[in-house]
Parts: sequence; C-alpha cells; structure tokens
Amino acid sequence: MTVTESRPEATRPIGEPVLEASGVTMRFGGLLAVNDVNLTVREGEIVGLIGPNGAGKTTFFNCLTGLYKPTSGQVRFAGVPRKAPKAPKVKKGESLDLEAVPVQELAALTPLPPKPRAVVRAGMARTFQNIRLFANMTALENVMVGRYCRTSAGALTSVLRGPKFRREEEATRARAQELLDFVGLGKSTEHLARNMPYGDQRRLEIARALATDPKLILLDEPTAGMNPQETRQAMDLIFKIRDSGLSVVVIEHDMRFIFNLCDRVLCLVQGQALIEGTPDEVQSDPRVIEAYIGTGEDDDEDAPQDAVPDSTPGEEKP
Ligand SMILES: Nc1ncnc2c1ncn2[C@@H]1O[C@H](COP(=O)(O)OP(=O)(O)OP(=O)(O)O)[C@@H](O)[C@H]1O
Repeated sequence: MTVTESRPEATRPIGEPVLEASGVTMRFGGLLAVNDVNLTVREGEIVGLIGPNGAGKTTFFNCLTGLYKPTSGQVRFAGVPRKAPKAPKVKKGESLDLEAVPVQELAALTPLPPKPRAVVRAGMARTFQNIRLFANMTALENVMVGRYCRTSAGALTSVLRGPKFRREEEATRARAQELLDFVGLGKSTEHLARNMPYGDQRRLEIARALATDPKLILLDEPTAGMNPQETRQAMDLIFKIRDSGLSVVVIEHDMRFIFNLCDRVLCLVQGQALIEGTPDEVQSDPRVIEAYIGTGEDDDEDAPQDAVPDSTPGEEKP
C-alpha cells in the first residue's frame, strides 16, 4: 500500500550538504539508544525521520542539534565539524597541572555538549515534541525572543534604552511580525500564547525558531495532536519554509504526512538505520511494515498486515 499523493514541486534545486552526521552513537549507561547512524541533509531538502516508539529518533535529533554530545561519531554543520577539543597531554609519571592547561583543552577533560546558543548562531533551529512557548507572553513577544540571538545590544544598551537599542528593537519587532504573517498568524500578534488554539501554538513555535535565521530547521512531531485540517496546513507551511531556501528535518509518526512531505526518509529501528530512501522506497520496504506492526506471528489476528499506521502520536518526554 502507498500513501503518497502528488506534492508541490520545489522552487529551488537541492544543493550542497548542510548537515552531515556520520557514525553517530549514543549510549545511556548500558542502553545503546543510537547505533552508528549516518545522515546527510542538503540545502532545500526535506528529510523525514521515522521509526517505532523508542527507536532512538529523539535521541538522534538531540545529537544533531547539540543537546546531547554523542558517545561517538561526528556531526558537521555547514561544513564545520563539531569535534570535542583535544585532551591535554600528560607525560608518563607526571600528574596534570590544571592551572597550566589551556582553557580550550580543559573542556576535553569534562566533555560537555556544544553550547545551544552557539548551535543556534551557527544556523540550526528546532522545535520540541512538547510545546515550549512562553505561555504568558504574546505571540509577537514569543517570536521576538527567538530573534534576540541575532541582535547585538548588550546589557548596558538595553538598560539605558539608547538609540541603538530602540533601532534594534524596532527591527526585531518588524521581523517578528513578518514571520507571524509568514506562518499565517499575522492577526494573532497580540494574543497570549496560552490562549491560542493548539495548531496555532505549534505554528508560533515554528515562527520563533525561524526568527533565529536558520539554514536548517528540525521539527520534532510538528503535527502531534493536530486535526486533519491543521495537519494539512502544517504540511503547506513546511513546503513554504523549504521554498524559502531552508532545509528541514522532521520526526513524525503520521506516515501519510511524512511520505507526502519528504524528499528522503530515514527509518530507525532499535537505534539503527533500517533503510534510507525516497518515500516510495521506504514505504514499500517490507522491513518497515514489519518494524511497525511485527511479523504477525505473535500478534493479534485482527492487526492490519498490509499497512503502516497512519498516526500514532508518541508519548511526550520531559
Ligand atoms: N535521557 C535518557 N536516559 C536514558 N535512556 C534514555 C534517555 N532518553 C531516551 N532514552 C532511551 O533511549 C531509547 C530511545 O529513545 P528515544 O526517545 O530517542 O526514542 P524515539 O524513537 O524518539 O521514541 P518516541 O517515538 O516514543 O518518541 C529508549 O529506550 C529510551 O527509553
């Protein structure tokens, strides 16, 4: 069975790689959550990440976006490797004089994930499975917050509210309004985030992510909990984002959505890449169907045997 319908042609050709993940592995103690996964995302491409619950999708996403430092493997973004710094050398028989170690090498002693702000500045933005808006701020204010990583006013300029601060604030406000218009929330500028309908809150999150001027946006279950009309609007919005020159990576359980949206799909099962290919290749691979619904041997006789499920929203994580 196929669920692919005709999709709008991209207005730009697919370009150079923006994100290259190679051999990404993530362990949590004894649990191998992601095992040696590779993924390349090119300019103007929409890539889907699918897999049954617990397959490692969110963990892999967190490795790509810098929230987790992978146990091993490398993530290159816009051609720049995000390598752990070199550990300081200690001569045999000598102990380490911490005060003599250069600051950048100290970091290798206690490896930390890359700073999220640095990742955002480099041009990567994301949304989360569970909505993380500032509930008591207006839609416009939420988007303006996303924009502040691109402004230069320091603490003193902000306190004094001088001409430079006012100019930047004006530009930030104008850009935030533009983005609200872009995602279809132009009339909700002054609405408090907490009072907005669910689908609008999800679009607001995307507007806030876009406010950081990303090259790549990663969306974690953008349609979870949406009705069919909101899901259709979300798909149109993602095509529009792609046509504005961005690359998109999206995790979804809704197969119809993924296969109609994406240029390529990677299916993870138990932390490993099962298959990567076009939507047609992935949806017709019997291993994908088996991974979702089992072989049928131990299953309920009534379980569907010829299709992957349309929509099974995942559990929310903290
Ligand atoms: N912080 C963590 N500490 C320990 N184990 C974790 C952590 N995060 C995830 N895991 C485990 O890693 C495995 C992969 O989880 P992950 O959330 O990445 O899967 P997923 O494919 O995103 O699942 P879902 O579709 O349900 O969101 C699971 O077994 C999960 O329990």
